[in-house]
Amino acid sequence: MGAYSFHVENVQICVVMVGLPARGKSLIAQKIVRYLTWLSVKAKCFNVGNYRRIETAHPTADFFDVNNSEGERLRKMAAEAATADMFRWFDQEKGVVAILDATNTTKARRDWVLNLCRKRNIEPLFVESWCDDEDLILQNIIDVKTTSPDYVGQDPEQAALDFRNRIRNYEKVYETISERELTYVKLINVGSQVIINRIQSYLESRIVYYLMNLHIKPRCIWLSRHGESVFNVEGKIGGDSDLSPRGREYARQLPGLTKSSVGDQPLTVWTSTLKRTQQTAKYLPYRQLTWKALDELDGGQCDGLTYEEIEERYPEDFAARDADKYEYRYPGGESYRDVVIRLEPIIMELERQENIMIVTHQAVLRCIYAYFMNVPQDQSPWMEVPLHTLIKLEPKAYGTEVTRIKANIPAVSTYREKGQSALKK
Ligand SMILES: O=P(O)(O)OC[C@H]1O[C@@](CO)(OP(=O)(O)O)[C@@H](O)[C@@H]1O
Repeated sequence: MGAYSFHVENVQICVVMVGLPARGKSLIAQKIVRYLTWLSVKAKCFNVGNYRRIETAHPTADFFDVNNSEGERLRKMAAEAATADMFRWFDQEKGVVAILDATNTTKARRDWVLNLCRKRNIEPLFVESWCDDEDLILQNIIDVKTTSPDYVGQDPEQAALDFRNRIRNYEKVYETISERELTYVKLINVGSQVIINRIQSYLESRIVYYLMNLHIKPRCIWLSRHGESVFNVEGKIGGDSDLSPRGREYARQLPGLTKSSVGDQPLTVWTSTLKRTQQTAKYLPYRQLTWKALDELDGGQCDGLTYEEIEERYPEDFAARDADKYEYRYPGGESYRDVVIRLEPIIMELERQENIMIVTHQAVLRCIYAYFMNVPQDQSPWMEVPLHTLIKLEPKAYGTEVTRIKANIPAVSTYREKGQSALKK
């Protein structure tokens, strides 16, 4: 099977995070891992803090004072343990992109990482998050002190105070990246200014492009399948049929349902080029855009057939799809992997935008949802996404929150379980 891979070169990259505490480094690191994993690029984050916590679970700010030699020693040990694991992962598990999530705020520390990478032929890409926006920092401090394992069970006020002192200790030695020979991206107040230097490989440039599109303004994404279609009622896949009467009722109710969740905020609606999504979005009083990339997974020679007919006519294909639904490509059509690759520009644009509603199809919705919710490839094609249900995704600092809003309009189920024959016995 000619599976297209996003990773075309034989490079291994170490993304080295740089920046003071509470600058969103871990969030950025996790987003890079999620994005690359979604594109089937093997990526993993190595958080030095987790290694440091093995020895020192609840340090106070003094631990991070440069004059505290015991603190320095333990912090260096943690960095050594994290990088050792990281290089083992590159070697033994053929990892492609590792993220070294630590402050790396001094030139000396960066030189150390740089040399380790060079010895092993790993490309270091430094990503600095530089931020002087007090509101952003404050928000981050609140998030960190409420979620960090360093402060579990502690008084929040006390934790915030200690955390501020920790930041002060780092500020004393912080040197922003100015090394001209380094490959780096400097993100200034996430999304407002980006400085890039000496980007080399294709994969690096993709990571940089992704980082350039990120913003952290609060916003939501709403996902909906089109209303029930005539083909859905007949159990046929693909095609370009109209909505059924119940599907049309969903279209009529969708503006009210949307308003109840979106309120008066601005919204843009994206649909596919197929009639059933456009008929569904018809009454939504917002700006609308049509994307070919949002069209349903192409069923190729099976387009217009029912699952039962497919199983009868092409039993081997039916079984092959069941065995590996993500990779299986319909003859003359697409696989889930193909859909993910064509959705990549949609994800990039979604990162750039604020409130967006996407009215699309079962397979496409599964792929988009998998990106936000980090769903593994062996599960994403099997997720249940019922008709006549609006899904709200709310990206937060530590994951995405999901709310499902059901319209009270019955619809057929287009769900078929793994291993379940479509043939009537
Ligand atoms: O990958 P599976 O589970 O077959 O789901 C995709 C199928 O969902 C369907 C409905 O059965 O989507 P849609 O309702 O958007 O038309 C088919 O067109 C499409 O082939």
